[in-house]
Amino acid sequence: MSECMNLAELLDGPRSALLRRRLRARLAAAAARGLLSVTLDLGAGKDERWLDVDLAQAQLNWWARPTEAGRDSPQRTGAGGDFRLAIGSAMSFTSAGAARFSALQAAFSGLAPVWEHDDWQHTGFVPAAHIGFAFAENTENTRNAADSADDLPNARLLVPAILLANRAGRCTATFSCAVREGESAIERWRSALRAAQSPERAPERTPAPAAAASVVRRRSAALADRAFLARARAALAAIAGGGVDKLVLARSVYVDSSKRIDPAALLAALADRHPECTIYGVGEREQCFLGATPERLVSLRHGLVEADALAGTAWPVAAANPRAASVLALQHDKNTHEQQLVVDAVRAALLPLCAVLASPTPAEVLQLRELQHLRTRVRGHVRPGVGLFDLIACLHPTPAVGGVPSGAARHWLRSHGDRRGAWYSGGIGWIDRDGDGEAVVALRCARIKGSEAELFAGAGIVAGSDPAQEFAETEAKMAVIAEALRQPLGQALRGVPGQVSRSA
Ligand SMILES: C=C(O[C@H]1C=CC=C(C(=O)O)[C@@H]1O)C(=O)O
Repeated sequence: MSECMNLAELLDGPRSALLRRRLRARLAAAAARGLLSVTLDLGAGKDERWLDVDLAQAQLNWWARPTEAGRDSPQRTGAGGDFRLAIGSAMSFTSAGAARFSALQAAFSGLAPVWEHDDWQHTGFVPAAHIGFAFAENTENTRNAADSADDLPNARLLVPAILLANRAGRCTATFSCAVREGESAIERWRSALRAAQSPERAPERTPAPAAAASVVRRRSAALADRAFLARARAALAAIAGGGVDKLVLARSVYVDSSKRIDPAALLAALADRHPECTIYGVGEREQCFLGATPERLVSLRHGLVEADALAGTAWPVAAANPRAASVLALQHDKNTHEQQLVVDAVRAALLPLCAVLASPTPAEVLQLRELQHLRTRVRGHVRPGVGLFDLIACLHPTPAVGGVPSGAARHWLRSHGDRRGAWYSGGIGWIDRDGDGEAVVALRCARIKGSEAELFAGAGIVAGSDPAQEFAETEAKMAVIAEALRQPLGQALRGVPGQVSRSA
């Protein structure tokens, strides 16, 4: 861990001169209204997760796939994982409303042809833009094109000023700027790196001993809990009435810590505890939206599209043989029906965009640290001209986070006070300069602000659901963050999952 890089020093000395030379060489030939990215090879062998930063800052985005094999990395070093830290913005587009994804697709299509890349050391890294969007498109009460989801824009495509990556042990730094900015970008990059580097942190943050003294308490939410149970009963009535087949209900819970919560320490804990998930953190105006999700919405690579249909949840309840008990629970008709609805909707959404759509894989049990889900993968080859945002527009929201049928479910949720903070159950991902990329569903997450965390979770209601059981399921999902909060803070999170506290 002592090998971790000091971000503030990344552009001191020879690297800065090198970057200036590369910029000079490329700027002359680049389109005046274009974007230029230069990648520097930072070498192999570093155990670098890029977490030595304060993530409650504007426009810091962190992403990790701890177990990714690094399939795109031409020089594997044996180490696994894909870790990225995006700092600042070279260019960004925001949108809201029903056409938000087509607006971002158009923005990307305009940008890609004028996005120059200098990879003079042949790292193979392709510069990429960060994607994020809220669950709802906010057509109602839209104030402006970037209508916010609690400080985050409704949908955003952001080319970071600096993108630090560690893929399969090979580290690169990609610096991007608008061509018109010219060499002055170097000073801006240098200050962005200095600002991002957390002054008081030890590299690769381990829990700070002082944090062990803090106490985390859950705020009382008896009314909100009752409201969730009432909505679940109303959802069952709507399903029985025949208007909808499935509705995913969301809720949130607030916890307060006696000390400031460190988002980077929390992300480190999530990456350690959930290596099979995608761990993400989005810093924005002294807040951080973060989580560890098991669900990929869609990936597009060289024309090959893959989407997950994830649904049905089980978690250990009995002490005797908890894992066996939860697998059995997962095979209940209610769970298989709930998941089949997602498979059917994902296939139907992809069909018009694909030249070939393979049969879905058989449903498998996805075993996470505590939770289990049923997962099916749907794969196909897209038609020429279909881009990542086109796929997102057709797939989101899948019935894993919305309902079936989609339009009626969304209408029902809106009219029954469904409120989803930040980007919970929206998406987070990347699109690279070639148009390849992916988005995950932003689940198992929280918004961190100072010493406060708002934890989000939802559960799918179908015929036969038991409201109390669905409430317990949301508790089990929130435990992903609650337990990780406990780890870096080194103390018990009182009254938070594991146990189900119900007030009906
Ligand atoms: C909506 C959530 O999970 C979805 C993903 C997997 C299983 C789910 C379920 O069993 O209800 C949900 O559809 C959440 O974690 O907040």
